Amino acid sequence: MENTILSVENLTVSFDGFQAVKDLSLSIDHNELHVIIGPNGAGKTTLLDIICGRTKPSAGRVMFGGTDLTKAAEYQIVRLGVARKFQTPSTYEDLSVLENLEISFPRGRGVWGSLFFRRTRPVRDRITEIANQIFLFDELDTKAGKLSHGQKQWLEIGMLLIQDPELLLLDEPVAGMSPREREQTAVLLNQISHGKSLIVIEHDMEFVKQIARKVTVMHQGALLCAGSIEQVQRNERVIEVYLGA
Ligand SMILES: Nc1ncnc2c1ncn2[C@@H]1O[C@H](COP(=O)(O)OP(=O)(O)OP(=O)(O)O)[C@@H](O)[C@H]1O
Repeated sequence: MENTILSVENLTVSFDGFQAVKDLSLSIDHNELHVIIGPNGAGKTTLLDIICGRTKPSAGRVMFGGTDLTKAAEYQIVRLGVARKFQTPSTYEDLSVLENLEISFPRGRGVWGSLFFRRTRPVRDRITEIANQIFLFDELDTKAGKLSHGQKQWLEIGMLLIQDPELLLLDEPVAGMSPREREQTAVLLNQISHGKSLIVIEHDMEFVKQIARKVTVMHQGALLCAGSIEQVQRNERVIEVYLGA
């Protein structure tokens, strides 16, 4: 328990009587890279929506540190250290990579933050460090709109990293990426997990094999099985409902 950063406890989410998530429990450790897979409509995105405060459950709780996130507002959850990346990149196309990272810097935010924001040495150092990590150091002056789809995804991950969250939630981060970009993303996510926890929703099994240490399989809103990628791949119910092999 001591090493747990997030625990989802008996979570149920209903939309007009339809249960999108049913009595789901799972826990995430510090520095864990946890992948969630499952067929369409399994409830994966709804789970992330609950964790980041977008949707409220009908039962259960989500403990992060000592806080029940289901009782907190979205902005409070961000401040507590939970960062969410959606499937479609949401970078500022007319701004450079540098500027995108700069406005994501915690003190660069908001009217007052922006007015008094200075590109000080620590800010520059942090941006350089993140740009290197996300493979975009050579593109610092490039407008985000000119980046490839994959590079935009990395930039968005960088914009989250600069806020130094404890837990990152990523929804299909390699969708639409080239094979080379997928490999680099696997390296990036593994690197991030030295110091932060990640929950990644993914459909691409080859990518899952590259990154996952622990996999949770969801089906029709419920937990079908959890374990290592090998354990999950051997599970007969998983083969039946998901892999179809
Ligand atoms: N706001 C909503 N109102 C009604 N039903 C919803 C709502 N959000 C999700 N659902 C339903 O809940 C179920 C779970 O959806 P969810 O998007 O969480 O699945 P998923 O596992 O992420 O699927 P996919 O892989 O296709 O993204 C689906 O049947 C979906 O239609």
